[in-house]
Amino acid sequence: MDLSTLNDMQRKAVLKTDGALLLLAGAGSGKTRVLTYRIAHLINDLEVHPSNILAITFTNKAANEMRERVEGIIGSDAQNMWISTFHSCCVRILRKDIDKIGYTRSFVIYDRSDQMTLMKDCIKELNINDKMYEPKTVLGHISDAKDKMINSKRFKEIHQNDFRMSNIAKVYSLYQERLMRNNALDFDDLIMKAIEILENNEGVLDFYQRKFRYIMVDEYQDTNRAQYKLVNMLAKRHGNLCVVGDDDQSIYGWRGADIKNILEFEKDYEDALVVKLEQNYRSTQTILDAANKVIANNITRKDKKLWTESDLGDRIRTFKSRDEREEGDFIAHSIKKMNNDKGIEYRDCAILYRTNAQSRALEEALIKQNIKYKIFGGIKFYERKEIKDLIAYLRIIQNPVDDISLKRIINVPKRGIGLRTLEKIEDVSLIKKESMYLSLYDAENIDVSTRVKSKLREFTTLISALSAMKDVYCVTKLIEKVLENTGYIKELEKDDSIENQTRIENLKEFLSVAVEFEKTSEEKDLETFLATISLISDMDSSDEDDDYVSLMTLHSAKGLEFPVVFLAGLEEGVFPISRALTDEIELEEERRLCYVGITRAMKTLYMTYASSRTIYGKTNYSRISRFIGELPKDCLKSLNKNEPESKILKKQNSIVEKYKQRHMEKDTKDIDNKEVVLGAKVKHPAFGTGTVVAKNGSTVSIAFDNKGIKSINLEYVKLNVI
Ligand SMILES: Nc1ncnc2c1ncn2[C@@H]1O[C@H](COP(=O)(O)OP(=O)(O)OP(=O)(O)O)[C@@H](O)[C@H]1O
Ligand SMILES: [Mg+2]
Repeated sequence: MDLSTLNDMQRKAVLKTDGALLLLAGAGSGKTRVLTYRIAHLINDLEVHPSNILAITFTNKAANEMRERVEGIIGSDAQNMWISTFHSCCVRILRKDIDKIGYTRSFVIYDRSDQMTLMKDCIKELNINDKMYEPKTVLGHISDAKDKMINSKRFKEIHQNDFRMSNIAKVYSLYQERLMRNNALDFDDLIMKAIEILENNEGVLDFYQRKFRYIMVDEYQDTNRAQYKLVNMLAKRHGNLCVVGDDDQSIYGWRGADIKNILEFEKDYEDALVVKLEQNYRSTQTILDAANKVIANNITRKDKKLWTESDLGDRIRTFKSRDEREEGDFIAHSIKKMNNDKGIEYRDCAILYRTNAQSRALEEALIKQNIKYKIFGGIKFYERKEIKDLIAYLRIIQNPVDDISLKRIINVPKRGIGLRTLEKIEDVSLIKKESMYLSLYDAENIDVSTRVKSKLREFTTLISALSAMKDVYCVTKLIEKVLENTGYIKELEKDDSIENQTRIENLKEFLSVAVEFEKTSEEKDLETFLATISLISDMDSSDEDDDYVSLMTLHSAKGLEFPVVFLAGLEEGVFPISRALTDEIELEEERRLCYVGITRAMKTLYMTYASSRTIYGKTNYSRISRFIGELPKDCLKSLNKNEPESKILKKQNSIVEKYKQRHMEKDTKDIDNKEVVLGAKVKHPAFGTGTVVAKNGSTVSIAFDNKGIKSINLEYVKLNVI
């Protein structure tokens, strides 16, 4: 095994395979690389069987990357190895032995919305006031308890003198009972139940303790008590445990991650070797300086040195936009330009943001520029169920013969038209060779009960009423009517789970799409709207090509690296998130998150912020994030006119930017002009819309719809391609 591509300290950590090892080091110093080489060294040089190794990472993406990296070194032998997240590791343990704690192996895992539903039932059943005991809050307490491995019995004992908490204890206990009756586990149970099995079944524990001769945990700073305990138990027999982490990147405090785990490790494993790495191999000097400077503002941290041999590199570009749409356009244009001019591939670029809600404006901008992208840890906007449902309604209204859309929504929300009925309608439509919707008008001929017949009639009345509205109302208004009259929103409001709240927010976001369409499109009818949308959503579900821009939240970006990184939404109240503005501890966690974000970048880093941001139809004006203010001034380059770095912060209070910076406009023009090709439909600021009929260098001839043919020089006029 060639270890010559490691530095001395890294090699030391790779070779120290027996006993305990704590590798503590800053971002990009090669911690994960050490783990990967360690695994390869164990298998290749020490002939350890891959099945004797357990490696734990924080996200599935990180697990896949590690597996790929190991495969790159040792080939397909890596397949037998458990490289997984805590959760998937526990699921494997549970699938094998969960019958030992009263479940069966076919157990299901409840997601957040299932949990909420169950929790509401429990609260109702116990007849306690759900205003005082909000399902979400109660679930939060239970989840905390589970992270600390406190079961419902213990929970009750601990809180016996506290009226409110002992009520929560009752809910906790009923909730667990119900989960068990449904043969279901929630996410936090996965770890807790795995521990329970191991604790109470010596045979099982013995099996895994023997099996896992070598255990490694990446991103150790983000483990909680339960996870620490699990690792500890499994490693007990052989004691070959290697954990790696960086206290500056601890970003899951809100999920019970406990920095004490690092301190305790040195106590639990007295002879642990502690290795520190100080050379960063990932980023340019400028990016590293910026990261170091930002994190130095945190008071509660161990000071660390991190240096690099890399060049200074480019300065960090900041860009202030008017709103989130301009921010998206700027990012998309910049990516396109780098792609055109410098051959930087889409896969080299990542856009990171604080909350999932920020992604839509970014997605739209990328779609407009025809840039492929992939969202990690979230579903693309147009692939979301609620958005697809709504579009299906609009399609049926526009085009009643669309059987596919009809099938999608005829019973959404539930209106008592089941699958059997649907089959019967389909039969009739096949015989009569007409669309299913038309067949519905013949409800008498469909072999269903009178009750169902009247349901079918209600449905056709609903759709035909909405169809009539489409000629009267604008698209936005029509969508509002659809959401209201179909009872779609009402149905979601019935159960106010987090999922449903998100769904409602997404539907409101869709209204913003319609508003935008009406603002920009010449034809404003439903048909054109649907055509526009289907182009977007079609592109959205693009093929399996792997050259795409990565979009994800900062939390999901941990451990990853990209040559070009955009950190978007650097605004007070967005990042740092609003609740951190008044809470020092939260603020420090946000700052660590910023450190994580900055250190994802290898060569080029952009930080963007918007003067105003509309999310869920609400517009907020915000100031530039303090994190930009904390960066060294000589590392920054503002891409806004009249905004040298030193002035950026002074202008924190200026809310609406007067006009777009000129060279940004030039960028836009360069790109747009490339699209002003023969046959393109364009819009001229004075002459309106027209079609390009000839092009000679930067001069084009355009046949305007109302002004005849004119010659336009693209260097002086900005045309919008439509
Ligand atoms: N000795 C080395 N020689 C050359 N490249 C290295 C060396 N060590 C690490 N690298 C490279 O530096 C980059 C960062 O390494 P790695 O991802 O392992 O860092 P990390 O400490 O795990 O970072 P993070 O804290 O962000 O998870 C990778 O591209 C890796 O291949
Ligand atoms: Mg790493």
